[in-house]
Amino acid sequence: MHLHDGRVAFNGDDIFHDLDLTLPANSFTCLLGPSGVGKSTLLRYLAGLVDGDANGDITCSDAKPLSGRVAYMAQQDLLLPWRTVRQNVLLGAVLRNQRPDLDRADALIGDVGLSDAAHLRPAELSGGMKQRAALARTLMEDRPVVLMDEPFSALDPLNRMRLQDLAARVLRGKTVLLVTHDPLEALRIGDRVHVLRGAPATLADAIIPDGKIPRDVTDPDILRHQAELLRQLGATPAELNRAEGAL
Ligand SMILES: Nc1ncnc2c1ncn2[C@@H]1O[C@H](COP(=O)(O)OP(=O)(O)OP(=O)(O)O)[C@@H](O)[C@H]1O
Repeated sequence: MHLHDGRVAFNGDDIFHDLDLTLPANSFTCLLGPSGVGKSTLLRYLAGLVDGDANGDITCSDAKPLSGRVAYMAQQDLLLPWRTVRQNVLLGAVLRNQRPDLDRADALIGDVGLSDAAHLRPAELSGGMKQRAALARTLMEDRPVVLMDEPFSALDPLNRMRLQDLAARVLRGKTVLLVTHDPLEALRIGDRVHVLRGAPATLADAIIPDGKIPRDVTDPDILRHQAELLRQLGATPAELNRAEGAL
């Protein structure tokens, strides 16, 4: 999928313009950037959900239109409060009047560790449980393009690692763009990692780490990439030294 000359403005201010981004088919791209730079806006723009002044060309390598082929997981979980976890996971199929694949739904609910909570409604869940339910719903959609906005941000470190692995496994073969604030998360599961920075925002060239996913984040090459990402994110030499010392 290729975005050419993308532009979004709110109230006359460009968040980005002339933005080009290629998401190669069958690959997992991660997007980092300082808070407020426009990462969610870019994701929402690609999902066709931006409510500002937006233009640009989005083309797919198979020349088919993008509409109807995108699964989008927002920063807010957007679970329907009156439906249980299981009913939320099945929502897409129900809305499309399709027979839902109950076994797949239950397997995914199990994979995200919510089998015992499948009958609960969102108000009865913790923030991390809601995020896991939203992830299961996104993975259930089985769309060729998957856009996820900080999907693991509310999780404890162990669940975060488990669900990174799950997402990397279930989404293999799809075109994925994942927004995160964590350079090591991006380097653990991303085929390509971009930093969005500045105002209007621009994209730095992708970092393409070697090695099989999920990668070992103690690997010296990964730590070298982390330092480069922190530098692109605006870390000073002293902050880079401190980050290295903390590892
Ligand atoms: N609907 C909107 N109307 C007006 N301004 C908006 C709207 N949505 C986003 N913005 C502005 O666009 C800018 C980028 O916001 P965005 O949410 O894309 O940033 P982000 O990089 O995802 O931030 P974070 O990492 O904190 O989630 C911000 O200045 C925000 O205030």
